[in-house]
Amino acid sequence: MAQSKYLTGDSQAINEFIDRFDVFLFDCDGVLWSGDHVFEGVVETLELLRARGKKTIFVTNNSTKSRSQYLEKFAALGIPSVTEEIFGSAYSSAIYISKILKLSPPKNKVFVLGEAGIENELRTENVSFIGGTDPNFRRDITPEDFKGIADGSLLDPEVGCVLAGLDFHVNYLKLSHAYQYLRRGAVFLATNTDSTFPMNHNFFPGAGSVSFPLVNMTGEKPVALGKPSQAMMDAIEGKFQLDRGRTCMVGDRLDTDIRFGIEGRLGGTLAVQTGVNKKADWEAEGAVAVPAFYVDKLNDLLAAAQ
Ligand SMILES: O=C(O)COP(=O)(O)O
Ligand SMILES: [Mg+2]
Repeated sequence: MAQSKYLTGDSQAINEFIDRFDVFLFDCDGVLWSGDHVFEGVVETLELLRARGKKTIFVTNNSTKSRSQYLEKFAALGIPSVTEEIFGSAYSSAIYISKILKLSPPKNKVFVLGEAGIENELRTENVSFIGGTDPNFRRDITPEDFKGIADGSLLDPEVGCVLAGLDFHVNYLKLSHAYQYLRRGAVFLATNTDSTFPMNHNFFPGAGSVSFPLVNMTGEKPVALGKPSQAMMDAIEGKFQLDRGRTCMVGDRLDTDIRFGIEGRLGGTLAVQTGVNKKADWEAEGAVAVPAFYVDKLNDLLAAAQ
């Protein structure tokens, strides 16, 4: 079984680790913060890497915020960044729909299960959509809804795609609309399929648990545009002209972040234990991915400066 090298407390190993890479792709939830609680020493760690000429790119599966909304969060949490460094699954999905999928009229509208982050990125890419944060969908289903969804009179004939992400207001009405669009042949996409979402040092339903009812009903899995999708890695490589061998993925989830780095043939992966997965998970028989390196928490890298 592949071994993972523990770096915490070993300043020489940490310096050698940092020197192997020019670019660090950072996952956000569970690595930089839990909700709005930034982990200790994250800002200083990013500053240390940048002072050594390393490029830092933030790659998040959380589609509830657009890049500009994330920039506001970074600023509010005291993490210096620029929009260009932020690559979220809402952005990745909007680019995929506008540049790769290229929905053709009259079925070029997207039904969104998700929050404003997806809507804002679709708008930026001039992709029309319905659903999302529309208050008309945040209510109980009525007998008129059952009738109108069943006979199609309440469905939008221009919808050709269902895009599912983390939706804090998912309900029976939205799932009923999304299911009917899929039955009518709409393309099934997901910003990401994370099963759980790390928040306030605990776990909540993730985007994958929002879209799973549709998987269960259709027997079809969505094309996921977040990690570990290599469509996202290819987009990042293209945008930043990465040398994959000199790039490291830093994450807290084996099945998204570490898989993303390994399958993307990056020079290395670093797992932190402040989010979803711990050492026992990648040492378990049949682990989905094994990080090349690991630390207890991101600011353990500050030992490099000692
Ligand atoms: O939104 C999620 O479930 C996880 O987001 P992350 O990729 O920043 O950890
Ligand atoms: Mg994470």
